Amino acid sequence: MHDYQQHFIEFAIRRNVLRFGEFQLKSGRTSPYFFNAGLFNTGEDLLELSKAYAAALQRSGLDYDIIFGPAYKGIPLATVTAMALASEGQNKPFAFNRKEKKDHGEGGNIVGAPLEGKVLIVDDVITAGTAIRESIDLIRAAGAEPAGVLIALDRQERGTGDLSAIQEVEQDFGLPVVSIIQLDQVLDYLSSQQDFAEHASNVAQYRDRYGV
Ligand SMILES: O=P(O)(O)OC[C@H]1O[C@H](OP(=O)(O)OP(=O)(O)O)[C@H](O)[C@@H]1O
Ligand SMILES: O=C(O)c1cc(=O)[nH]c(=O)[nH]1
Repeated sequence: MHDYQQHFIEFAIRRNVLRFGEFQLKSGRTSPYFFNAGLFNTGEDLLELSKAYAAALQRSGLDYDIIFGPAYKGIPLATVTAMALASEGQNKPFAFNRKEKKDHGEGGNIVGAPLEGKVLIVDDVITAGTAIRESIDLIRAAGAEPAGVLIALDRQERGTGDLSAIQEVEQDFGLPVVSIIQLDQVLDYLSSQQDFAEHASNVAQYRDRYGV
């Protein structure tokens, strides 16, 4: 594990974004841990978070024209990532969707720059891949092409079949997925901390059951 990944895990635990207990996921699975990016909820948090996203993106060398944040939590994530990139001299357009279509004023369900060219999807986590598939549909419907996915945490879980949700996205759509951290690194970290021994064991059991 790299230093920046350990720092990111400690940052997420400190801000209660990464929590342990019993959580119901969108996929219906019950998970002993949860990553709630909505709790990065101060300007300072967002500044640190945006730098972590921008650094992961730059390390990946991924090529894209525009940044897209899926509603809702992807919206601030895409916004602050675009700002962090701009502060380092890379000015990219960004857009996001509304979950409900607006039928007055400017109408539609895409806000921001027109979805054109190669689109980078920015979100917090991938579990079963539903949110990413919905984003791919939206991007294609607008006549653009998804170019890759940037997330904070890869939960390394099976998607609809035996592959991980990320492997499915990579295989079905040929899309690279870049994450700041993966569950394996969270597990390594928990296992190295005596105070987290019980969480480490619960997360390891969950990984055995649903992981890849
Ligand atoms: O890979 P999946 O199984 O789709 O799960 C992950 C998605 O679920 C959560 O969003 P959610 O759809 O709950 O919406 P929110 O951003 O409005 O909280 C999360 O922010 C991801 O987008
Ligand atoms: O699968 C989900 O619903 C999910 C998992 C997680 O860790 N965080 C989140 O916001 N959603």
